[in-house]
Amino acid sequence: MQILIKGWVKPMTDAVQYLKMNGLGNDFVVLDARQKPLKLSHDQVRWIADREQGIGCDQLIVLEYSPLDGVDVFMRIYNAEGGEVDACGNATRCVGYLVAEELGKKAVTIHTNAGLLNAELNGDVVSVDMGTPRLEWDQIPLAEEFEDTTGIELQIGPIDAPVLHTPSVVNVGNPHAIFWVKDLDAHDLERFGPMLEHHPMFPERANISLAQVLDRDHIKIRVWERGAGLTQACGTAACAVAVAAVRKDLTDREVTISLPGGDLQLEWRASDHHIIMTGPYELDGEGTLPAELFEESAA
Ligand SMILES: N[C@@H](CCC[C@H](N)C(=O)O)C(=O)O
Repeated sequence: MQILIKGWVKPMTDAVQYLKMNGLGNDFVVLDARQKPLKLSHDQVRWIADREQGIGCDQLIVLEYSPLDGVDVFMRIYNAEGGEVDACGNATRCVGYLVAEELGKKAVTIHTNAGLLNAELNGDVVSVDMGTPRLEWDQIPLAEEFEDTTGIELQIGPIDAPVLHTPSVVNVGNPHAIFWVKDLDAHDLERFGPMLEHHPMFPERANISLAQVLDRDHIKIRVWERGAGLTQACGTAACAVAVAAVRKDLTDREVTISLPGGDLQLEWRASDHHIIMTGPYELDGEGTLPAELFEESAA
């Protein structure tokens, strides 16, 4: 593997090296499989993501070559629980930085399972065009038909009722349900997050956000991520919340989304309905995965 970031040039060896990165505390192990393909099992991903036995991360990111002309990289995303997913906003900013630095470009195109995303490096921040949201019930997807996805009826039983109700649902490459609350800290997201993530209304499960509107240009959120649990930040959740807030006329199109790990700037552009997410990236360190992880019995 060879990582050609300035100051991070590595010789080609058989050892699998990684970078550790984060976007507002949502952390990633990044592997470069462009020189040597890497196929990872659920168990290997889970081991790498495990904070006690492994390296520890919310998502594992694998860089590959994209088969498409003019595209700079393919980004494969795994949740800590081992499953592959299609979108990750914070990782897109981190990978945008890595690849822009590597290629000496300001703007790069990242191929993901959710589509092609353009990322632009501007000093300490990266802006990503996250594309257009999918808002129809079967695009979220939901188990039942709803005409209006700005607020759906959801039977949630006794877990925190009647305070939590009628979430907005949005798909930005992955499914999100947003519960609007008056006080973010009055809810035990760690307790009911897993139940809502697995609610039968969400056949592909869902990322669950609590959102408190502070002003027409400011929302505070906390997120229970599908397949990863509570995180310091979730970029796609911020995108979904920004879209849902505009649809409910709670905010304007440009909004600051505050997460436990820090702030993201979001714009749901009026001209083409694309979502533009801007925020920081951080390179935390590097390491080598243990060879035993790739021995036959461990795979
Ligand atoms: N942390 C990410 C989202 C990662 C995927 C998500 N947990 C899912 O299962 O859809 C982000 O920054 O968007």
